[in-house]
Amino acid sequence: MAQITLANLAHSYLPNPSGEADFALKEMNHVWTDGEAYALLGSSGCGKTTLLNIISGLLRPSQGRVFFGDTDVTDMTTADRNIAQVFQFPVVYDTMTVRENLAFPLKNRGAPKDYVQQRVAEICRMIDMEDQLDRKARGLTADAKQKISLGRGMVREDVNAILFDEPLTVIDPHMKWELRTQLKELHQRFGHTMIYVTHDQTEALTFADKVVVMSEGRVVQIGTPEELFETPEHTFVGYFIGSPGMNVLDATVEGGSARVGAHEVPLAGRYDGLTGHVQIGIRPEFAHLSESEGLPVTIKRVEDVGRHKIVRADHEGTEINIIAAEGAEIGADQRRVVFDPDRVNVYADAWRVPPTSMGRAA
Ligand SMILES: Nc1ncnc2c1ncn2[C@@H]1O[C@H](COP(=O)(O)OP(=O)(O)OP(=O)(O)O)[C@@H](O)[C@H]1O
Repeated sequence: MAQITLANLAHSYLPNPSGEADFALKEMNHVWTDGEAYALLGSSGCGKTTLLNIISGLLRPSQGRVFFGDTDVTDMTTADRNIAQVFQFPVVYDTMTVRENLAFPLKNRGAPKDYVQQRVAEICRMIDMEDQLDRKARGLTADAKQKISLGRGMVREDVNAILFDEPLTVIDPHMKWELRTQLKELHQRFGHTMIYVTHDQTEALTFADKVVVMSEGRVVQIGTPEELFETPEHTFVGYFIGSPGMNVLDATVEGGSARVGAHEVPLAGRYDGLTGHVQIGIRPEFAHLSESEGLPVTIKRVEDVGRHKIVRADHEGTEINIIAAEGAEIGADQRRVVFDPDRVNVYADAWRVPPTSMGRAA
């Protein structure tokens, strides 16, 4: 297992890039902790696979270095990096049995027979294929073959890292949930450094200790699921994480309050000297309907989604979503929305600005 360092890393697929726009991966500097599970999350084309391929050695970066621990692996082949990989589609040997497939990475490295047996049994329990151990892989469903691929990825304990590239795409929805939970358990037991690419926020948030949110070739935040929810560092993180995502409103901010059009929105902290495009962000969970206070809104629609209601409202052309309790009555006289002051984040040019001090009177 290894700590992974990305030093001044950037990548352009063009031979002579002339500016930042030519880079599929913009310059980044990160140290990813040994033994943690990271999810690379972002929409299609944001650079997740490019970054994963640089870490695995399938792609050489046009700039910067990659270290596993203290070893510079930038010029090493994938095989020399001592990693395990699980791809979107199954990679199994059809003529081998399930057992032989799972044992293959261990036998290949000359592991003792007893150890191979014990480890294969353990992995087989995890992927729930104990009753199919002696079946040939040929003829198994795509689902079952992908479970073998996952098992093979997990079978070696001595790898530097395990890399997963959207590994649950072909797995049926019920099994997806189960495998995700098992992967997390295995991570907790064995402590491998894991990197998991996905565009599915539920997958990322349930699997990872740290989620690496990417947008347009940039890492916009690395944080625990709680951090991404409570303090999105970029408005993209606010929109992308959450269902529905964070409300974002243009504002002017001075001292302890924001103005949205002609209306005042109280803030918990003070902000001084903001420049650029200033906005406030508030999650729908921390917005409440009111009869008398807050921003005037028109309610467009109320969606009952089981555990709660989503109120879709409009404030002067900007959509504001509000999460209300399951049993809440949404009355015709509730024409205003109030935000919890200590849950309002302030942004300048899309990046979060921390308050200069807390408390409005400071
Ligand atoms: N081999 C390539 N040659 C040229 N451009 C590429 C190549 N591979 C990817 N790109 C471009 O680099 C950018 C990042 O792509 P990448 O595949 O890394 O994104 P992604 O987040 O993994 O997307 P997806 O989820 O769709 O796989 C995109 O604009 C893509 O078109």
